[in-house]
Amino acid sequence: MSFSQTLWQAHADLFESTLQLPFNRELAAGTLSRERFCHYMIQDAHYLVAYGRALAVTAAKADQAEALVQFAQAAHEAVVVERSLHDGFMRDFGITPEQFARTPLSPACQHYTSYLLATAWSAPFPVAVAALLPCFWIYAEVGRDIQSRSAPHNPYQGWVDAYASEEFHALVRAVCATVDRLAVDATPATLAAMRAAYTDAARLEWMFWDSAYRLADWPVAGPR
Ligand SMILES: Cc1ncc(CO)c(N)n1
Repeated sequence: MSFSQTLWQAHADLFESTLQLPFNRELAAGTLSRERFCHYMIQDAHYLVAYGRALAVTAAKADQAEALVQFAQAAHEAVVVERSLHDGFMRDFGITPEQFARTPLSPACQHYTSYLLATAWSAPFPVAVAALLPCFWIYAEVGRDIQSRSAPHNPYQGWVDAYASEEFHALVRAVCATVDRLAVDATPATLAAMRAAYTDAARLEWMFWDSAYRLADWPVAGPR
């Protein structure tokens, strides 16, 4: 079995629990409240910029020209292609650019983005890539799962279709292939660090949806 497949299998329960989150069940049923979806959309738009930076830093650490292009393109995709999906939803759901700009990152969003950026800056290339893999893979699989049971006329269908798309799944397969290539030459210590990074990021994915469902904010206000 490939290294990426062993990672997926080791996290099967966590993935199942991600699918069962109220956010994802209600997203599939089309019953998720507009307020929760908007909270998520704003946080995810913040997330994508930091994620794009983490991808670009990881690109700069690549061991080969092909891998450099792979992650530089992924940074471009995250910021330009995915953000345009979010911009479209923000327009449709009446979120103004000012409202977006004045909404700070939630604790879960700040935790996840800080983790990805710190790992990209400080960890060796294989570990930085392993930390980024759940962002791709979990979204692609959640997208397909929801698409298979999505309600007709689901107001969130565009979101589901983007992540269930063949284009997005092709990106996931390419990142898995890079992880598997890097795992072949990795020391046992590096493999353990790759596994731990995958676990951290997969748990933070879970927390990101959970936080949006709870409309989580900071427990104390700072100056505005
Ligand atoms: C939190 C999060 N993880 C992954 C993706 C997929 O790029 C996303 N849009 N948001």
